[in-house]
Amino acid sequence: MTRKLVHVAAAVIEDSNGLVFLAKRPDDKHQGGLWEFPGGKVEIGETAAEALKRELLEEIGITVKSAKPLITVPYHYPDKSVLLDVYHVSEFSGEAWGAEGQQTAWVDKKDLDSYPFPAANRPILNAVLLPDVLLITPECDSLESCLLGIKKAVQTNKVSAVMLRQPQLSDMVLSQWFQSIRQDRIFSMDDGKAGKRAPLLIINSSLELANQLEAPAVHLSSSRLKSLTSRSVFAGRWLSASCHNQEELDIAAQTGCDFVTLSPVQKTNSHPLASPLGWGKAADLAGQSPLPIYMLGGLSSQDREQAKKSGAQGIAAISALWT
Ligand SMILES: Nc1nc2c([nH]c(=O)n2[C@@H]2O[C@H](COP(=O)(O)OP(=O)(O)OP(=O)(O)O)[C@@H](O)[C@H]2O)c(=O)[nH]1
Ligand SMILES: [Mg+2]
Repeated sequence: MTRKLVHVAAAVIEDSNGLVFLAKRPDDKHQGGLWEFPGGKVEIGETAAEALKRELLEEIGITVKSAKPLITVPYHYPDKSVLLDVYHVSEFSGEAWGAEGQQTAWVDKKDLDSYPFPAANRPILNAVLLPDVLLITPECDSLESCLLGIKKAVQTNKVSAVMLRQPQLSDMVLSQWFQSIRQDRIFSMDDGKAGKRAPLLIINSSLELANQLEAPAVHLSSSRLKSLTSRSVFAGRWLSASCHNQEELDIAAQTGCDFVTLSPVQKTNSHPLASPLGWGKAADLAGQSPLPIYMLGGLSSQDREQAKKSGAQGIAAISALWT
């Protein structure tokens, strides 16, 4: 089935306290009665950014000062196919309100899950909660050096998601390392500062091991992704996977992954034989996937903006984030 995608511009509007603005869709509209990120259809002759500006003024009375691309989500409802072009808006003037009579709310990010949204919105909610830089640990000689490196990265590089990847270890030793690292103070809940959340600790392992450890997040290699039969065995927790091409991205979306890495974008010392996708191909692939994507391979924090312009959530890196 190839049905024309209805191009929609929508905004995750965030105020200075980190609250996000939602509106309720009128009952008589498509996906009526559910909550939404304000926005609407891109009209002929308009760019998505122009449509966003117009819709936000019409629907909620604010003037957008700057809008940054967050995620694009192609989604097929039984009765309609949409391409949601979602921006992050934190600079605007005016006071947001329901200018079309719709119910509205400013919501804490951690409470977003309790609002019913259209099914297409799942990846947007994930994109809102995930950071834009993901550290993948290099292979470490000892638990001590691994933990020290993680702490340094979190403190100096403002990394707030860490993937523990130690393919040289047995499952038994990996479990011990994971449990020690998880217990460290940097992974315990907030340190008292407003809005500061503990970094997300992701284990790169089998799903079975992640389940045994009750890990909050697991990252699967592409071969593990391909043999995954059901998302529900890891229900309620973060599931991600390594992808290198369209086929793997499709599998990740179909199986219900929350996000993925896409690699290698550039030439990288950790996988010297892999031929890089380059930004153009990586952006093409990102545009067709509904999921938040971390670009990976020869990248550093400086590539964050380029990655976002290419439709990604941000970047993942090993050496560039490890001091
Ligand atoms: N604005 C918005 N639309 C969404 C979201 N999620 C989602 O699936 N959609 C779908 O995207 C389409 C957006 O259309 P819309 O109804 O907002 O369009 P509009 O403002 O131009 O309204 P109109 O049709 O009354 O002119 C709808 O089919 C809606 O169900 C969301 O978070 N925000
Ligand atoms: Mg609308």
